[in-house]
Amino acid sequence: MSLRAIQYEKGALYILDQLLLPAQSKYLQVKGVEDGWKVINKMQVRGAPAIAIVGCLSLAVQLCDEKYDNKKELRQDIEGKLNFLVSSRPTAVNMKIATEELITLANELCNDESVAIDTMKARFISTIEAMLDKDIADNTAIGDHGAHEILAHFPGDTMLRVLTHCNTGSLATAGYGTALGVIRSLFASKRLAVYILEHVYCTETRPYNQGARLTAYELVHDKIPSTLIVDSMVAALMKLRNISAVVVGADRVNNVAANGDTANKIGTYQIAVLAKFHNVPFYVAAPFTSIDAKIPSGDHIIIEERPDREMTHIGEHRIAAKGISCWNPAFDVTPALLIAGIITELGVFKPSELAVPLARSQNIIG
Ligand SMILES: CSC[C@@H](O)[C@@H](O)C(=O)COP(=O)(O)O
Repeated sequence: MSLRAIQYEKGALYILDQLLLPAQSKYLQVKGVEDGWKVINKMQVRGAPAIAIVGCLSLAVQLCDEKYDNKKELRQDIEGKLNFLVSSRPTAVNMKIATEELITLANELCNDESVAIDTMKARFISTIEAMLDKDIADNTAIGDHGAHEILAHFPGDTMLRVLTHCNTGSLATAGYGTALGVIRSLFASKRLAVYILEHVYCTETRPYNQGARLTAYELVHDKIPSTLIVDSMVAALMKLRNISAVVVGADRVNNVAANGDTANKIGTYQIAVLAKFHNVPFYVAAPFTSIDAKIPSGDHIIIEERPDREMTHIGEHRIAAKGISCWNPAFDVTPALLIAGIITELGVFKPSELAVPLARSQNIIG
């Protein structure tokens, strides 16, 4: 059975509380945008695609119960609530892009005189609901493109050892995952009837431990041969364990002026530097909903800073000396020149080649 971080049916949204994993699997009800904002901000749900989907679904469930006098009032409420949700976490771009698309839709439906208020509401909600299936389809395509790319890079009977960072799997998306989707597709791949993914290494991903708690949980769940390392072991791993490739996710891939700098979980940048030094191809797997065509370079990406407590404590237990100050940026930016390829639902592209497929993806969506 596949893991499901998001459970939704019309009017009812539940999320798996990721603060409790892997010790407990407990679902929380999200009754509207206030709850949506809180579960995203507290990281009970996290991962760029899951943030956008849960944020938008929290609006969908709230709209089911709300009554409006006219379409203009509905449109204004939608816009206000979406902008509020964008403020929950600043780095991942998916919620912001979804907001822009949904506000455009709300405007179109509002201005179309042939559309009645109930129809406007129903069409708006069904557009949000469609995000779930689209995300799973995108992730499956990302998985297959990524596996194909990596297999082409290692022809013959080479067995593959792949490193990943943070959690990009079913728990970070509607299902299957991005970088972890590539790993799932590689795990299913055979050459001459022999499975070729020998081993996956996942980093612990301090300070929030998405790797140790969530990725390890998904790898064990899927019975993928895998080993946990702490973040500071990556250089040693690359020197001693013959790593074939690194695959990570993205919170925001910048794509103005053919840039391709990528924000992802803190620690990604140092892994990319180490991969360059050890000649290991470093891939970013991300849907086009993570690509930001509006900022000029990675330097303009707002990096979220999280509370000190995530560093000083594990659960209720303090591990850092009292009185020490902390710096806790949740993400860093990997320069495009360190990235071998960006694995998307439309194929694998060099960071400098994203503009054309980005326009194509927008036509598909729009
Ligand atoms: C498919 S998830 C992609 C990224 O969002 C992921 O790599 C990541 O950095 C998640 O960070 P998080 O702080 O756990 O939300």
